[in-house]
Amino acid sequence: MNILEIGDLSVRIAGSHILQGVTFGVAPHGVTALLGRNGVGKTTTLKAVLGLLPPKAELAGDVRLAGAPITRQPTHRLVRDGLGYVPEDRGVFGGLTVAENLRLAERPGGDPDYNRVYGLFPELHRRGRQRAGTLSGGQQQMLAIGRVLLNPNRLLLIDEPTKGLAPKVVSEVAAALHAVAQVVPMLLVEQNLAVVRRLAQDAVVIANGRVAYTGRANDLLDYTEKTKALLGVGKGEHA
Ligand SMILES: Nc1ncnc2c1ncn2[C@@H]1O[C@H](COP(=O)(O)OP(=O)(O)OP(=O)(O)O)[C@@H](O)[C@H]1O
Repeated sequence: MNILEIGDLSVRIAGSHILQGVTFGVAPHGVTALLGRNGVGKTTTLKAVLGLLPPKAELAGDVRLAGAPITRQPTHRLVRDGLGYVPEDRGVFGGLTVAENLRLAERPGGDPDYNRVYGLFPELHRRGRQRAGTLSGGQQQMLAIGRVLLNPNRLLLIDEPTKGLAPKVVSEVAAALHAVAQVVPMLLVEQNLAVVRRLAQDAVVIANGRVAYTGRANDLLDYTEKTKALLGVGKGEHA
């Protein structure tokens, strides 16, 4: 069974019909890439799942986490139920130290898994007393991912983790995500197709408000014409 099922999801914001019946599933293991041209509604899809759309947005459809309906559940309950979210802007608190950023994610009565976080990202341990605002983009991304991994997750929703990073850092973040994906499934919005190829076994492409492709990521990326038509790029390029 898929860990996440999105059925006929429709979102209207300020009169524009952004998602017009989006349906796809996320496998219970590994990485499912959510792809599409700029502005097609990838972030909107993640936010619709998480209950983070603006108050005036009109939402319809059925979203299920491990079979249980979650549409319109409050975000804090979804997060507590194991939906981990790493937003595109990373959301780290620049004025706080790395350790303080992590401590903020601790939950009352929870059992924060610092061993896992520091095992995956030893640099966060070494830089515990450094202000997060002085970290590099890649280090901030690792902090944002590490913070989510402190608590148990059933699924991670990660939005453009390599955006704006230098190629060497992209490779480090991709390696970290690869390690994370061994333990928790992931729905990943990612424009860098080389990263998609490295990480994702499945891909979903949104175009014109609907799902235009679901299947193996490599099948999509190997078929250059299809990749170009759906994503506006050739093989190995960035979308
Ligand atoms: N709060 C909002 N108010 C008005 N329009 C919005 C809002 N949020 C998103 N949109 C519009 O919805 C469309 C989809 O945006 P979204 O950010 O989901 O796209 P995306 O596929 O994630 O794009 P990108 O690759 O550029 O991040 C865009 O045209 C955007 O301008």
